[in-house]
Amino acid sequence: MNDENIDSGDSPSMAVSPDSDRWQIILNPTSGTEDHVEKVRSYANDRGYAVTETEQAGDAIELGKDAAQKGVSRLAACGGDGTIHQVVEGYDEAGSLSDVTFGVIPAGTGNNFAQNLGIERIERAFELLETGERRQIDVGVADDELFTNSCIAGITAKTSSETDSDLKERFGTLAYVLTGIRQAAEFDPLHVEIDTGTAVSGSTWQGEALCILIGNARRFAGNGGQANAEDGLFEVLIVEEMPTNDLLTEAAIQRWFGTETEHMLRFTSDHLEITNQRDTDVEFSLDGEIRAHQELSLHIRPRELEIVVGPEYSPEPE
Ligand SMILES: Nc1ncnc2c1ncn2[C@@H]1O[C@H](COP(=O)(O)OP(=O)(O)OP(=O)(O)O)[C@@H](O)[C@H]1O
Repeated sequence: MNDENIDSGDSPSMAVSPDSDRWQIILNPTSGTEDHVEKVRSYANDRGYAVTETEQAGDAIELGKDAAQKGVSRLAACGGDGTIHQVVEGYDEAGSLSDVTFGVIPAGTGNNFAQNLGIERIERAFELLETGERRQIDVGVADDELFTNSCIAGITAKTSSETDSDLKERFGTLAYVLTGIRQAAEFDPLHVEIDTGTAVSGSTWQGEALCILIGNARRFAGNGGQANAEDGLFEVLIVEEMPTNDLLTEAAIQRWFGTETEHMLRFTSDHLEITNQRDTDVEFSLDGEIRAHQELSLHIRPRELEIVVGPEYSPEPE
């Protein structure tokens, strides 16, 4: 890990500021188009913030832990959804989320979480670190792993992990649609049971699903459908198996226009148990990080994460 202000000792670690109000930034130099590093270092330098770069995949978890152990109280993640995911996860593993204010500097490919917080650009993110409103948002937990934005299984998880980053950069969301359409025809549906426990009465869903989207702060569709990140609930969308032609039409309608359709089941819950009824693992995308589980238990830690938001952020999006 490349630290501009490394402590003496064998293992590289995050610099500790003598001023606990100073922001510490964990920077992924490989996220997005990889052209943000100089800009971020320069903005940080102007403001006296410390920057630590990751050197390999997974480093942001270690740096998040390191920050917690050092008692860092203002910690920003610079990268995409995966970097934010790892920093929050690492901090929580080694410390308490209640001790820290988090910031997000968007430098990823999709930047879904940053967008949901109303933070669109690097420059703006730096302004907001000083002046932005702080909100307490929910954090999702999938088995033992935290997620801030979403947990997805099925076609969309495959799509987001397999969409070529060049394509993502050139065509944005259209790239996901193109990749999704390519995959839809050959996708073997998930045979799952989804149980919401006691939180919602009588709620077990069993069947063949093309995708399961569990949103904490995720925008499910272009025009609305964003989950409320402060209500202590997941917003769940199950897209049932259907003929490919219907799928393409319905997925497009749902995802891009936000309209309900026949094969889409939508509800909220603070707890979910997902079981694959086949003897295999299912791939889940936790904020874009891919994990395999045959069973997954999800719950919410309500309003545990203090985070800086932009003026466009709405706790109750339309
Ligand atoms: N120095 C590094 N070298 C290689 N991989 C890294 C490094 N630092 C972080 N990573 C990995 O990069 C992956 C992707 O990061 P991230 O999600 O932040 O960016 P992105 O995929 O471009 O953006 P988004 O998820 O918003 O589309 C993470 O899984 C992380 O482990």
